[in-house]
Amino acid sequence: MELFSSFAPSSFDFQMALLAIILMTLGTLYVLGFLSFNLNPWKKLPQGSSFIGDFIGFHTAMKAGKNGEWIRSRIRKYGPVFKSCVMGSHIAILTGQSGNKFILTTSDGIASDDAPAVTTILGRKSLIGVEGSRHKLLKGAVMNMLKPERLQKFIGEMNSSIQRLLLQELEGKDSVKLVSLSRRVIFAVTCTIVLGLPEDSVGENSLRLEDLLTTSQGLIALPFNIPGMLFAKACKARAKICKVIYNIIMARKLKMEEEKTCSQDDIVASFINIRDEEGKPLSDEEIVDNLLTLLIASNDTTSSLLSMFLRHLGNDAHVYNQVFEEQKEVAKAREGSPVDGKLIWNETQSMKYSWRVAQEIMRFSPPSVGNFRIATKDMKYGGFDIPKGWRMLWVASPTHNDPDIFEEPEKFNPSRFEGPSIAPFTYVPFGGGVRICPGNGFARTTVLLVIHHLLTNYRWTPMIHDEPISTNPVPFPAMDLPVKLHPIVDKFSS
Ligand code: HEM
Repeated sequence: MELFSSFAPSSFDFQMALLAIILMTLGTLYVLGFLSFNLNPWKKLPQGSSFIGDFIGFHTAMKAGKNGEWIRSRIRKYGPVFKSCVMGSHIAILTGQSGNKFILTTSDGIASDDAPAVTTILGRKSLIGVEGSRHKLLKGAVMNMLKPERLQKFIGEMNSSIQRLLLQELEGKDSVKLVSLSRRVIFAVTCTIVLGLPEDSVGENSLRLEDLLTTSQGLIALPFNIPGMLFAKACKARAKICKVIYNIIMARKLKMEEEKTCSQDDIVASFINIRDEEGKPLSDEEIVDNLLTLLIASNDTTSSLLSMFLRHLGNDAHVYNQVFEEQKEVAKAREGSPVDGKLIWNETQSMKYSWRVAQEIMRFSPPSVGNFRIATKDMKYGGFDIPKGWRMLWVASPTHNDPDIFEEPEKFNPSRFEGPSIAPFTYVPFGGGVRICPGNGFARTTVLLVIHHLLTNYRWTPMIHDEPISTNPVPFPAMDLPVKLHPIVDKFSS
């Protein structure tokens, strides 16, 4: 008791002192916290909407070809950077010129999307999923094969192949579905030119377009390999294609061994011949994955551009007449000249108006909406935190429809591509930075050649007025673009 009473006053002092210290500490922490919150601008991204709402909203908009509008409505509400759940997981959507630039050019902390659907469908060794020196090696081989100098070598073969295919498809017909036609022609040209297949090996008994389309759908399916589900069908179709590609590689390797050299100068030979920094060749799996990647990357995108171009020509008489005049001039100028690769190359380069129409089509309806990446470490952008492991999405349509970049963006105006070049990372149908599309020139050449041969041999009338567009995830006329065909008898008088 004495002990207690003797301590009583000092215990009170002690308690008061303790209370004062606690209050001071809390006060200091509050002030520091307040200051650090205000001094450190990094904060969480604005939420785009609810998890379910975003998922359903985005997919409904995509089906209706309005995914660009859906994203723009979010930008109006939340600003140029926000988070969303468009594919069922957290995603930071970065838009505008700086958003595109950030995602497309940052290598430290941003890597390719490693979603199971992507790695299973394209393959673990696809150049789309690998980074650093492996990406450089594979991309270098593809760029080398698709650069203008090389395309000039193929262009004669591409041209005659397209002429033959169109004749086969259209001769004697009075109607045709232009989307299916575009898909078949692009598929055949990609298989023969990129894979170096003989024309008769593209069809029922070998590489089938249906299998490629089913495989591509796997990229956007829920990755459950359950029989009957889309993803399982995609995996099965993929296996069929890979078997054919594998046989092509084996046959080519055998031929190269027998001949002690390679008479065919194509991408297959190029993949077989390249060596990495240790002098090692690519594995068979790596070659299969990358040939399949090229087929998938080329097919839907280029068919979309061609189909949307043909749809536009059917709806817009003014643009049709100008494209037709340009193509007629090219055909007229060729009369009597020996047709070789150089001439055809120069002709495609002279189709300036037609290509501007294609550019404007891609501004309105980019064949590739954009793409995902993954944050490999905590990132900061525009004052916001993007945590490690989050997906990031760049999208083409916000800058393509920005009135500060493209005057009156709602107007179809190919002449906007005439002037001085457009600011970098604002017009991005082929992406940008280290992952820029290597197939730009190939797509341009193929589309222009098909347009040339179609327009100089046929006129057509759409059977559905202003056919709607469906985007799943690539834009196409929703009803296959059926048209009535009218062969042109005298090419130069009409
Ligand atoms: C109109 C036609 C095409 C469009 C609009 C298009 C669009 C794109 C875009 C936007 C990217 C970049 C994706 C990203 O940043 O992740 C890309 C990448 C790619 N494209 Fe294309 N593409 C087209 C045709 C082609 C063709 C014809 C080929 C091959 C013959 C091809 C092969 C590739 C490959 C291999 C990549 C991946 C590049 C890499 O990861 O480094 N594309 N394409």
